[in-house]
Amino acid sequence: MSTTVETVSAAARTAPAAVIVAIDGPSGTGKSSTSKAVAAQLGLSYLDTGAQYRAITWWMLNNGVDVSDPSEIATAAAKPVIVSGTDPAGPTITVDGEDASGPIRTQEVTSKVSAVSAVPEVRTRITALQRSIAAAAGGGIVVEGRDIGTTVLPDADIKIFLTASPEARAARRSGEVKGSDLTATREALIKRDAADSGRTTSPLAKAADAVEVDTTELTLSQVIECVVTLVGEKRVAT
Ligand SMILES: Nc1ncnc2c1ncn2[C@@H]1O[C@H](COP(=O)(O)OP(=O)(O)OP(=O)(O)O)[C@@H](O)[C@H]1O
Ligand SMILES: Nc1ccn([C@H]2C[C@H](O)[C@@H](COP(=O)(O)O)O2)c(=O)n1
Repeated sequence: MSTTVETVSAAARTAPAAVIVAIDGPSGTGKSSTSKAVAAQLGLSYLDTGAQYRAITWWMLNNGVDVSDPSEIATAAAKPVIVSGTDPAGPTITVDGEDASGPIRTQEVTSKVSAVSAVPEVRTRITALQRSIAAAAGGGIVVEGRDIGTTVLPDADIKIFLTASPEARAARRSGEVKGSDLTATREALIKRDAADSGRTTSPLAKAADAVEVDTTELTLSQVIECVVTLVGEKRVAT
């Protein structure tokens, strides 16, 4: 009996405490790449909340919902079953049991996701899902999105807000697609950020207690190192 207690106490002394990391910022600032790498390095789970908003948008487009009508979106918001896998080495997302990881990245979904994610009934549903996933991640989790530090997990242990110039973000995104138009990519990013920042419910915003990291002049490795260091400092301090 005493051996068990001592073993548990020793484990509690050596295992790092579960940590909740919130990473927010506009599109193309490096949230997904950074969050996945930080989670993998620190042995944490990883949640891409943008993928969930994309998934519900994809389902609506496939199920005849008029996504220009907020009341139709609100009525349908509770219907799809969205399941997120949180392994940073291979995050997954399914909708009604179907793998949605590819289709949610199409241009059609990207152009409609801001309108769908602005509807309060959608946000209430997806926020509850995100909180339940974070609560179930026993060893800690990195959650990335637009409103994680402000709304979804306001008590997160550490909050990071990534930024980068529109030019840097457009260049990064254009680099992913051969032959893409840099100016059009930049305009599309700016338009989506304006919609995400301007909505009434839970807009894209930096939490008052978030650390802002401007990634414009940093390599991805430098950003990852910076965030790993910030999380480490926080763990030592608490
Ligand atoms: N610091 C960096 N320097 C250069 N390229 C980067 C940097 N950070 C990310 N990238 C690249 O930029 C692209 C966008 O990154 P990522 O998808 O992580 O951004 P994001 O903020 O999650 O975007 P979104 O919100 O639109 O999903 C990727 O191709 C990624 O490899
Ligand atoms: N916490 C979040 C995450 C994402 N969204 C919306 C707004 C984005 O334009 C869209 C897609 O996100 P991405 O895949 O580009 O990260 O989803 C949001 O409203 N709140």
